[in-house]
Formats: sequence, structure tokens, C-alpha cells
Amino acid sequence: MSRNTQPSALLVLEDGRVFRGRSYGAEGETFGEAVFSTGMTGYQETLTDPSYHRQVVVQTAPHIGNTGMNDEDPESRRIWVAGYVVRDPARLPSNWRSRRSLDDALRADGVVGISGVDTRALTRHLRERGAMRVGISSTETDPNALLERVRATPRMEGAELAAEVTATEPYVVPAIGTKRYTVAAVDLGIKSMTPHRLAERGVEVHVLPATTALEDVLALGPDGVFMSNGPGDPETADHPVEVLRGVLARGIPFFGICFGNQVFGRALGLGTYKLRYGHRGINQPVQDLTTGKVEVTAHNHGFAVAWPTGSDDSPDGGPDDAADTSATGRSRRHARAAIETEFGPARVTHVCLNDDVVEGLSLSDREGRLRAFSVQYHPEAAAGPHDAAYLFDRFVGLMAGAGRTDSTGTTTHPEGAA
Ligand SMILES: NC(=O)CC[C@H](N)C(=O)O
Repeated sequence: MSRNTQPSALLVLEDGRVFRGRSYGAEGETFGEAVFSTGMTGYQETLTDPSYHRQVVVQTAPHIGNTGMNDEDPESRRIWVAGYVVRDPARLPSNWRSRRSLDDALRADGVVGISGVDTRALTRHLRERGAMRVGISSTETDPNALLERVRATPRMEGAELAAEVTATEPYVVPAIGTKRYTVAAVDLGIKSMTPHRLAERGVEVHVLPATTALEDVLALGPDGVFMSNGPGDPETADHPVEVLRGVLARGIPFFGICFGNQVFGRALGLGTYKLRYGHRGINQPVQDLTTGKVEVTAHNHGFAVAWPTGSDDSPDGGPDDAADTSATGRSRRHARAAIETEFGPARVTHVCLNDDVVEGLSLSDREGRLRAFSVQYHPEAAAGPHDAAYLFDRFVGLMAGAGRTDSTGTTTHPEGAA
């Protein structure tokens, strides 16, 4: 069916702004947090990333759906976005891997979307006013009636969503080639490329439900523990934080991505806060403060870890503080990048060069050897640039240095090393 024959649809933001367009994907009504993603490619990976659960994604790239949907690129078993907003959808997909149109895929998963929207105007609105609740409907014609329902939906702040996306049962992603290490990966909304990147490096990955108890993580005798990306407010992640604190107290190597970075921050005693409109796209510049190197990276986050508070007059490391990108603001923050925690010395290792948001953390032992680290962005690069792939090697290196050498288990972790 050509889009011109699609029924009309309505998009209403919680502050009352209205956009009109045509129904795209499933017909009906949906609600969520309106966020925009600037990726020019990778819509299939975006749509199937569980971190987008309960979010309505606005694509700033005007043409969406051109390469259809294939069987190779999904990051999970379904499309997770709560709704989809595009400007000019492809009428006919064209790609050798394409199996179905994006429109059909959205419909098959019951995902309500809208096309023909001025996504530039909508994005500028979200940049100015911040991410906010939104409704899309192909059944409602009265914007005020839809607005009322938008305002009755829950906000992203305080939302505990990992349980809604995590695996219900543990499963194993086998190592590719010779097995060298075992990793326990806590699934807070994991993307399938992440265990794959580890498997490529000889890691057998045991993906565990978000509710897994510390004893069950330890029972696997893992060489390392991983915590994944995922939806919702990191302030609600008390259980993963407790599990991670147990892992860190035992000196087991740890690597975290995105939500995993926020959980790590909390385990180290740092706070988290909501960004005004977040980082979503595949060309965000991040600087490694330890080497000075800049990498171009894939992002999808609406919350961030607060800068450690120092003895200066800075309020809380939260939004106002991070927004001060003057040279003074930067040097004040960087001066307190290093902190002392109950597990040892930790530091902010990475920052986003657009707005100075914390993008990575590390924990060392007293001799300065790395023990655990995390990044707020997406080194698995699905989609996105591969600049940050070295982080998977770093995790493997960490496990190699921590005691156990390989699956023959000739040496073991120093128990309780801290
Ligand atoms: N991709 C993620 O892991 C996102 C983490 C968290 N839900 C955020 O929005 O910041």
C-alpha cells in the first residue's frame, strides 16, 4: 500500500505541540518518551535494541527503510521501540539482504509509527525543551484528548524496565574457536552483538537474567563479569548494583556498557542523573582522558553518571555542572576525575566532547593495575564505527592478567583481592 493511502495520524507532545502525518507501521495508538537518534544508518539495530523499550524514536535522517529489514542485523528477538517517527519512508526497500519492508516489520511487531513528520522541527523542539512524553495515534483525531492521555502516562525517570526485557532463562553463547575464558553477562537489555564480540575473542558467554543472585553469578566461576546496556532509570537498578559490589569486593574483572556503566558508577558511590535530551547516534566524539585519544562512537543514553563532587564549589556534578563546558568548568571537573572508593582508586576515564558528560569509568588496585572498567557508549558498534573495539580486547587482557589463564584452570583468582 502506498503511503498516500495510509490513514492520517497525530503526534502530540506532553507540552501540547502537535504534528500531523500518516500512519506508518501498525495502526492504533502508542505512548512513550520522545527521543531522537541522529544515525544515518542502522535503523534495524536501533529498532531492535532493548534499551529503546518505552521510547518513541524520532529519526533525524529523512529517508528511512531504504534497505528493508534483514535476518542478520537484529539485536534482539523483536522491535522494542514504543513508537517510530520518520519523515519520508522508502516505498520499496532495495538491498540484497532485505527480507521484508520496514513498514511490514513494524506492523508484524505491532509497533505504531507516523510518517510525513517534519522531523527536523520535532528534533529542534526536543533539543530545546528536552526529552518528553509523547503519543501517536491513527485512531484519535482530537489533539486535546490525546494530550490528556499522554500526560497520564509514566515518565522515564524512576522507570524500572530491565525485568521487562531481560532473558527469562540463562543461555550460553559459545566461544568462537578455542575457548579461553568464561564470562557471566548480566542481561539488563543486552544487544546480541555484545556476546558475539566477546565470543570472537574466545570467550564463552553465560547470559544471565537481570534478577540473578550474586551466588549464582559466582557459581559459574567466571573469569570476568559483564553488565549490559538496557532501558530505564539507573537509579532503580539496586539489585544489579548489589551484585556488582559483590563482584568488585572479590576482585573479579568487570566490564560494563551503557546501563552497565551507570550500575558501575553507582557501585562506586557516584550518582546518576537525567540528561536533557540524551545522546543517540553513531558519531559522538569521546575522549579517553588517560591517553588523550579521541574516538567516534555509537551512543544511546538518556541518563549519565554524575561527575565526582570535589572540595570546590561545584554543586553536584549533575546537569548544570556538566553543561558548563567553559575551560574553567572542564578543568574543574577533570581535576576531580580521580576518586577514592571502598574498592580502591577509581576515575572518570572518558568524556563526551560535545557536552563533557561522563562516558567511562575505571577501578584500579593500589598498585595502579586496572581491575574493572566501563563505558557509557557502544563499543559493540551495532550500528556504528569500530573505534572502540579495543575495549573488548582490554577486557580479555584484564582476565588474562587476573589469574586464570585458560580453560585448563591452572591458576585461580586471588580470593577477595582488593
Ligand atoms: N543504552 C543504554 O544502556 C541506556 C541506559 C539508560 N537506560 C539510559 O537511557 O541512559
